[in-house]
Amino acid sequence: MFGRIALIGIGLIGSSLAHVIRREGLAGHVAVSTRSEATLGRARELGLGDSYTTDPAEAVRDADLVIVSVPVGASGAVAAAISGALKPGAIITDVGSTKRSVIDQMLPHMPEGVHFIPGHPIAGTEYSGPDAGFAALFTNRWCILTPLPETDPEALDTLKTFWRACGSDIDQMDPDHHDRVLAVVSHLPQLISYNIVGTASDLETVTESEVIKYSASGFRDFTRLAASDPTMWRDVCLHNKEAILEMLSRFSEDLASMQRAIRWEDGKKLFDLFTRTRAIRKSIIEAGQDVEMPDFGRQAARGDGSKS
Ligand SMILES: NC(=O)c1ccc[n+]([C@@H]2O[C@H](COP(=O)([O-])OP(=O)(O)OC[C@H]3O[C@@H](n4cnc5c(N)ncnc54)[C@H](O)[C@@H]3O)[C@@H](O)[C@H]2O)c1
Ligand SMILES: O=C(O)C(=O)C[C@]1(C(=O)O)C=C[C@@H](O)C=C1
Repeated sequence: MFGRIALIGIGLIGSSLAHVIRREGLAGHVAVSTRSEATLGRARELGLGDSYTTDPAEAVRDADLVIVSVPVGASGAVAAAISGALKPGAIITDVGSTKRSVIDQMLPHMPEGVHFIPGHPIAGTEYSGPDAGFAALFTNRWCILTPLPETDPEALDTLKTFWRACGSDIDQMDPDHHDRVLAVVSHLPQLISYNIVGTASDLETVTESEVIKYSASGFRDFTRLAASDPTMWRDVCLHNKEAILEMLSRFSEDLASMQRAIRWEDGKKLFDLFTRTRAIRKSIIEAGQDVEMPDFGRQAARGDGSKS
């Protein structure tokens, strides 16, 4: 599909892209660039690309597709560094979890004649770094593109074809709408997880060793998200501030209402809510966004459980 692809940032997302690009034969040459020598060295050991450099401008020279996969707060600095070396006609995209802030940071550095099309694969894990990537990460996951009004339709089609070749389904969205949707489906759950794990570790009446010993309960599902990369999530919070604050405020209101229902023993209210949320889980499974297996399939994976 492309003569040369430049991957700027080679953590979970960058390295997963490297694997799928190789598997699908999507580029003649993959140039890998990242900030630290240590990460770059590890990417080289893993054979993720064809050339390696800590200078992002060197990586993007002659590239037909540039994919920026760095924490969202670093997007502006990366755009400034590559700006002068971009090839006319190149497609520049990103994978950042927030979109308005990335556009505000990167767009001013984009020279005439290149195609800047922001994007976000809704696919990830709690692991980070170049060892974390795998080719199947994007399979059957959504990738949201947030093209700008002036985006060239042909370049947009090319980027869509690329993501489809990576296994993704494509949706298009306005960047501000993207940030509100992701604030509720991704950023809020993450913050609830950080908060609940923090609360449990601060308790005085229950010891930390008891929390860990009996964690194979509801708590465990929050700890997976709470183990995610602190830099990435700090940046998401700071760069989607308004939408996150709005969702947190809605969440706090609803939590207070639940607190009140428990205090006044309003069983009907609790039962109705729990029935509604159970139906949402069912819809998620029907939409193919998760598997219909007890405990997310963990017991089956250990070989001691079945679907029924
Ligand atoms: N992890 C997820 O679940 C997930 C999913 C979708 C999108 N994203 C987004 O993808 C991006 C990358 O996330 P990740 O999970 O791959 O993170 P990661 O921590 O695994 O990797 C980040 C990479 O960026 C590099 N980097 C950091 N600052 C840099 C800079 N200033 N210049 C050049 N390189 C720099 C790091 O060395 C590393 O190679 C983030 O914007 C994140 O919001 C993450
Ligand atoms: O499953 C996870 O570990 C994730 O949180 C991945 C997840 C998500 O919320 O779905 C996290 C942030 C991204 O921007 C995209 C994907």
